[in-house]
Amino acid sequence: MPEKGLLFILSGPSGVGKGTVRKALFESEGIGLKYSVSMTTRHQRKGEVEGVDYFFRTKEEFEALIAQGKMLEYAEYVGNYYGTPLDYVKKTLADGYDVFLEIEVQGAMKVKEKVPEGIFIFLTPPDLKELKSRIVGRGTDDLSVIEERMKVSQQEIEMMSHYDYAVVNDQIDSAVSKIRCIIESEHCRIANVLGSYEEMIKEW
Ligand SMILES: Nc1ncnc2c1ncn2[C@@H]1O[C@H](COP(=O)(O)OP(=O)(O)OP(=O)(O)O)[C@@H](O)[C@H]1O
Ligand SMILES: Nc1nc2c(ncn2[C@@H]2O[C@H](COP(=O)(O)O)[C@@H](O)[C@H]2O)c(=O)[nH]1
Repeated sequence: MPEKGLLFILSGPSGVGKGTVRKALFESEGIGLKYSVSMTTRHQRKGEVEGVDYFFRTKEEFEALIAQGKMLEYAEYVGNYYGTPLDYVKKTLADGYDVFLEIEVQGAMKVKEKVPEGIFIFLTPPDLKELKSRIVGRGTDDLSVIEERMKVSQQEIEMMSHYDYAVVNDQIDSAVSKIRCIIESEHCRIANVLGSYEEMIKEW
C-alpha cells in the first residue's frame, strides 16, 4: 500500500453520466478506490439512500459544517449546497487508499486550489443535444431545473482545459476503461518518481 493515497476527481456537466460511470467503475474488477460520499441540501430522490448516495442535511446543518471548516469544498448548485466532507478524505488518503470524488466544476476548482496534486478528470458528452436528452431521459428533474442545469453545463464545458484529462462518455464501458487507464498510469508515474528518488538517495 502506498504511504499516501491519490485523490481522483471526476467532474463534468449534470447529466453527462458521472454517477453512472462511477458506479460501473466501482463494480469493475480490482478497482481498490474509496468513494467519498458527498453531502447535499437537495431533496432525497426516490431510491436514494442516506450515506450511500449522499448525506442529506438541512441548509442550517450544512452551513454549520462550513463554519466549522469541516468541508474540503462546497458549492451552491442550482439552488442547493453540495460538498465533500473533509475528515473522510483526509483520513482515507492518510491510510494509504486512493479516494474518488464525483463533483461539479466549481467544487472541483476549489479542490484544485487546495490539493493541486489531485488528478482531475472531466467527463464530456458527445454533444449538447445528447446531454439534454440524458437529463430529460433520467426523469428526475422538472423542465425548469433541466433548463437551469443546461445553462450551467455550457459554462462548465468551457472549464475543461483546467483538467488533467478529458474523457468522452459516448459508451459507458469505454469511459470506464479510459478512467481505469488514467488511474493505472498515475500510479506508474508516482511509482517511477518515488523509485528514482530512492535510487538517488542510496547514491548520496
Ligand atoms: N454513455 C451513456 N450513454 C447513454 N446514456 C447514458 C450514458 N451514461 C449515462 N447515461 C444516462 O444518462 C442519464 C444521466 O446519467 P447520470 O445520472 O449518471 O449523470 P450525472 O452526470 O451523474 O448527473 P448529475 O450530475 O446531475 O448527478 C442517466 O439516465 C444514465 O442512464
Ligand atoms: N461541488 C460538489 N458538487 C457535487 C458534490 N456531490 C455531487 N455534486 C454535483 O452536484 C451536481 C448535482 O447533483 P445531483 O445529484 O443533484 O444531480 C452534480 O454535478 C454532482 O456531480 C460535492 O460534494 N461537491
